[in-house]
Amino acid sequence: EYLKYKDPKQPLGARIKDLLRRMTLEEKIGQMTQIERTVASADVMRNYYIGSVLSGGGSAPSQEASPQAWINMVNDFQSGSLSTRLGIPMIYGIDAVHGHNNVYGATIFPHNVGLGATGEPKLVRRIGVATALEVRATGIPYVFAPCIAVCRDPRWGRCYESYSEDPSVVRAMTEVVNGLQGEIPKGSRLGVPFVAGKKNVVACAKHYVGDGGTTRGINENNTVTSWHGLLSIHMTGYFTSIIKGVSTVMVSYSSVNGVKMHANRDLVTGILKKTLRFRGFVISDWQGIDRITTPPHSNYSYSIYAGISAGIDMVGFFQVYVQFSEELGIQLTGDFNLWQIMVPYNYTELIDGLTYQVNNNLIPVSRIDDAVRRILRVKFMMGLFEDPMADTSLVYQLGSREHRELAREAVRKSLVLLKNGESVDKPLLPLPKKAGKILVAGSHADNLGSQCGGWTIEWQGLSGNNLTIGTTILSAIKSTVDLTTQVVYEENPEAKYVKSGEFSYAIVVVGEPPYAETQGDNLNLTIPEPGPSTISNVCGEVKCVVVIISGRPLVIEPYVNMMGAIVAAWLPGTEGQGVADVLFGDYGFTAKLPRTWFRRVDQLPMNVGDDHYDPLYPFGQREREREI
Ligand SMILES: OC[C@@H]1[C@@H](O)[C@H](O)[C@@H](O)c2nc(-c3ccccc3)cn21
Repeated sequence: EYLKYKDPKQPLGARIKDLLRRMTLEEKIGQMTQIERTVASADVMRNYYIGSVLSGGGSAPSQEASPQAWINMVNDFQSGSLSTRLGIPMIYGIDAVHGHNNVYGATIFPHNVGLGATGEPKLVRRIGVATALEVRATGIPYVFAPCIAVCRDPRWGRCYESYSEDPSVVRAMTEVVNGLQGEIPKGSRLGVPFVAGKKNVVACAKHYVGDGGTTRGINENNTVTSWHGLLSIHMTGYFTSIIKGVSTVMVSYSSVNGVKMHANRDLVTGILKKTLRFRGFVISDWQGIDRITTPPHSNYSYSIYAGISAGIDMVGFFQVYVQFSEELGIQLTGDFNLWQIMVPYNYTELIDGLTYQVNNNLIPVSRIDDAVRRILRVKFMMGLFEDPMADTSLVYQLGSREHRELAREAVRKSLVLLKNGESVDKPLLPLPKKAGKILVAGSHADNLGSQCGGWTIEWQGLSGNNLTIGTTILSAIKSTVDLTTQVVYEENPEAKYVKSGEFSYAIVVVGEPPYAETQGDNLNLTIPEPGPSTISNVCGEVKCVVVIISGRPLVIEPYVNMMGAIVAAWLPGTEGQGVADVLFGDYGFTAKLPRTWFRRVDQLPMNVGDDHYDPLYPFGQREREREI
């Protein structure tokens, strides 16, 4: 039997219309449901017509899983979807937010704050191209990236996921959408989703909207803003992303002026879909509709009603667990993170709940059809019906030498020189490669996990050197200096050791431990010990360059005078060689501060353009280095 929707020669609209009219309500609602891979299987895909599967942060088929293992997993789920009555392929999504960061051996690029410092949209686009290749190498066609948050307060645990405090920088960096998806053909209708082909991936502009403007940077909290503030600061990245054909938008856990974004019909349906004419699909954040209520999931019927009515098209769902207090025998409520595995709610709760509300006219079928039409538009447009199964043709791209060189270039271009010696005519940088004996110190000098930060192999990231393949800053230094130069590494040396060491100079690498989301919320922003002790023990005895590894500006004013030179390196990722390339002058410093470097946290929030602006180093700052 000829099935119009299966005919790639048919126009997109005709295929969507033909398929939609064939679908039962159950099949439509299945398409709107996204489940986590841990609860997915070919049978579940088949029996519930599931539209999408995702890997949450750190969720992989196995430890150090190979590309083949990823491909086998994705294809197993896909075979279930293709065996359904209508054979609608599922789409697998993952957070590739600084390279394919869930995957062992992938190239890990600098987090977005470092890319904002480069000021090079074309570089960021090239990173998008490379990331798409590595994601496709593992059989995955959809990434929950880019985050186009405009972080306005560095106390926010996700500030490093934001390119800049300045919306014009964030707007420029949406070039990454062109890298990930491919460049939308000139003259395309505005707002339509676009993916060029099988070496590209569906992108996701997130988190809509105002995620970076929450009060005191409290994650998932409330953004208080005027209409002008929302449009001029937080919305601008969406305008450019939609013009570039971004295929999906993820809604933010946070609220705007007290209204939960996951229940915000005015902004999701009114502005994004109607005014901006966005034609891709809107996806919830993971458990996003559950968090419409406090505590989360405490009125799931309302969550379904409010979320779907607001205009969410695909619901990221996963098992919800509730902690029972054994001795009290009562159901505890409270923040999601306190909930433990006890009583798993099944995702059929979403499917049954939504089915009930449609059958009882609480949610109109037209809303369901709008959601499914958008989901199908993306799946047809990207060629998923024609090429649903993953293959191994791109496996060689994962962590390739070419991509690591690109990441190394990005690291070089992300390093901001904040201080260089005590005066212009006595610069410390670039350092001489031939130097007798040098000291390398600090918690972050020999720690690949710390230099990658959160969202790396594990959701929260990892400390240490076994998490994946890469180059630590220490090993980069060793391979850059002259063969006759002795490199001594002491993580946290005593002052007297430094004093008696007869070192020509020292490089101190300190900063923040890895973190993600709420775990990164921080009201004091001090460098965790032993960072400050290492700085004073070393820099008090020998001229030193301090490299700060952090997702954001930190309190450094108390130590500025003792630090000979200061380099903000952000979260560089696996290619630590880029740091040594610049410290030793093989390349110059070109980056500028993408964020204001405050003096004290009591000044926050403080952003470029504010009336009261008294930073330690202003937005756009870069120190000059001596001409070599
Ligand atoms: O990984 C999927 C999405 C990701 O794309 C979003 O940027 C991010 O807000 C997010 N948080 C969780 C998540 C948070 C807490 C517990 C479990 C999961 C899941 N996700």
